[in-house]
Amino acid sequence: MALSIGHGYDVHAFCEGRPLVLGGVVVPCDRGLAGHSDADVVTHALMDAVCGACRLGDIGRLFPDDDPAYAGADSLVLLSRVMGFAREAGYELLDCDCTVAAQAPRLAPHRDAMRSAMARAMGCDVSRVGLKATTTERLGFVGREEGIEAWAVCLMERP
Ligand SMILES: Nc1ccn([C@@H]2O[C@H](COP(=O)(O)O)[C@@H](O)[C@H]2O)c(=O)n1
Ligand SMILES: C[C@@]1(CO)OP(=O)(O)OP(=O)(O)OC[C@H]1O
Repeated sequence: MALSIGHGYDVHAFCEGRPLVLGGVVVPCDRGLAGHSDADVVTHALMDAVCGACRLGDIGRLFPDDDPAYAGADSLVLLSRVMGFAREAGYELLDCDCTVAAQAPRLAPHRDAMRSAMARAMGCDVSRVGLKATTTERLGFVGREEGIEAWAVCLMERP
């Protein structure tokens, strides 16, 4: 049995007129995030972590951001496709954990809904998906509420 770890990071800027989608959940907010897809920065970080562990490249390689097929794409659908590629390559998810840095809005009330949504997309039990939120104490671009960033790690097993 071989274990492999993956790490992912993503950032998206706030913009007007879009829903704020994080971990597959629409979080009430007066702004959303800019992007070619739904700009779900948490799910993007998690996808890149899985890509890293399974040596699949990265999400830009799998889902190019100049491909009209991904305009407004639901990132949970992409996450489920990434897990499909991972399973085809012989990997299974053991555990993953995400951190999202957002000065606002408050995300703790949505934590379990995000964990459930991402777990459903990955075809695993919610107990395998961790998620934490933090502010950056008003420091940097996150602290100035210009954008949101997220990190994820995952542990994959190849029997
Ligand atoms: N967007 C956020 C940021 C943080 N939280 C919760 O608040 C706790 C304290 O955050 P600090 O940045 O002050 O350390 C954090 O552990 C989260 O539980 C949140 O819900 N939404
Ligand atoms: C998933 C994709 C698809 O366009 O989403 P984007 O919204 O472009 O987000 P980004 O994290 O900049 O790049 C990843 C892309 O592959």
